[in-house]
Amino acid sequence: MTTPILSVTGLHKTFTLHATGRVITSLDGVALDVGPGEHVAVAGASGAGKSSLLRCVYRTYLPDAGRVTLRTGSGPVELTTLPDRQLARLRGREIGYVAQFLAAPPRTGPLQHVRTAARRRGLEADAAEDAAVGTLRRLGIDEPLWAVDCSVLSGGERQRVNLAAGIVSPPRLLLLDEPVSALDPGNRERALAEIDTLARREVSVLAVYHDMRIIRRLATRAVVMDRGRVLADGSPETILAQHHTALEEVA
Ligand SMILES: Nc1ncnc2c1ncn2[C@@H]1O[C@H](COP(=O)(O)OP(=O)(O)OP(=O)(O)O)[C@@H](O)[C@H]1O
Repeated sequence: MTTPILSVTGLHKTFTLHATGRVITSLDGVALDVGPGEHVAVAGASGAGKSSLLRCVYRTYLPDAGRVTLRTGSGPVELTTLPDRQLARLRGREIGYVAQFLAAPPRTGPLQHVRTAARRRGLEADAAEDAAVGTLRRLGIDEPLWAVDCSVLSGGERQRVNLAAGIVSPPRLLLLDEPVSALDPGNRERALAEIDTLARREVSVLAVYHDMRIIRRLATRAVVMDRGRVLADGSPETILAQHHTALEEVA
């Protein structure tokens, strides 16, 4: 078997609610691999731990236990214990994360936001500008919006700007959390077509989707999560056939 780009083993994450002291387990021993060029879709009911998994991989959340190993261009790196400065460097060419919501700095327009992402991935200024313009155009963000403050954009526009920043000059591993959930059919189709090109660019993807049609169309493997655990992991056809009812109910 080819060496995975990402290996997750024994991942645990709990939260203690300060008001009540109640402990919530969001990840309960998750193990998962993503191979080179694979597009692994994560499905499951609300609260199953899908976003927590992505956040622990990107280390927005620090897991309580477990290992997250990323195979970078210069060898394997253990992300859970990596010093912050080295982690910040990896969050350019090696690993990217498209969260559910756009978090652009104040007074930043779409072009600036996407251009900055391209610069972080190592593109020179002119190339970053070209890449940002091309990506925004392909995702249907028209020129009059490029300098508008991101905070005034519609929900769907914000989601496309967020996706544009994630896929512009994409990293080796891209984490996508429900990247098209707020889009109308036309823009959704554009966005899915862009996500589909990632495989041809040898980008590995770990993505959360609620829509089974998207999993059928894009994923090379599917994982079902339930109450912080991986319930099933296999080919999308097999997984969707076996878990069809449960997954369609939560879609
Ligand atoms: N920062 C946090 N503080 C407290 N609890 C949290 C936090 N983040 C996640 N949780 C809890 O962990 C559990 C898993 O949440 P998570 O967001 O990972 O689920 P999900 O499968 O992505 O759900 P959805 O499909 O609704 O986005 C939930 O019970 C959630 O309330």
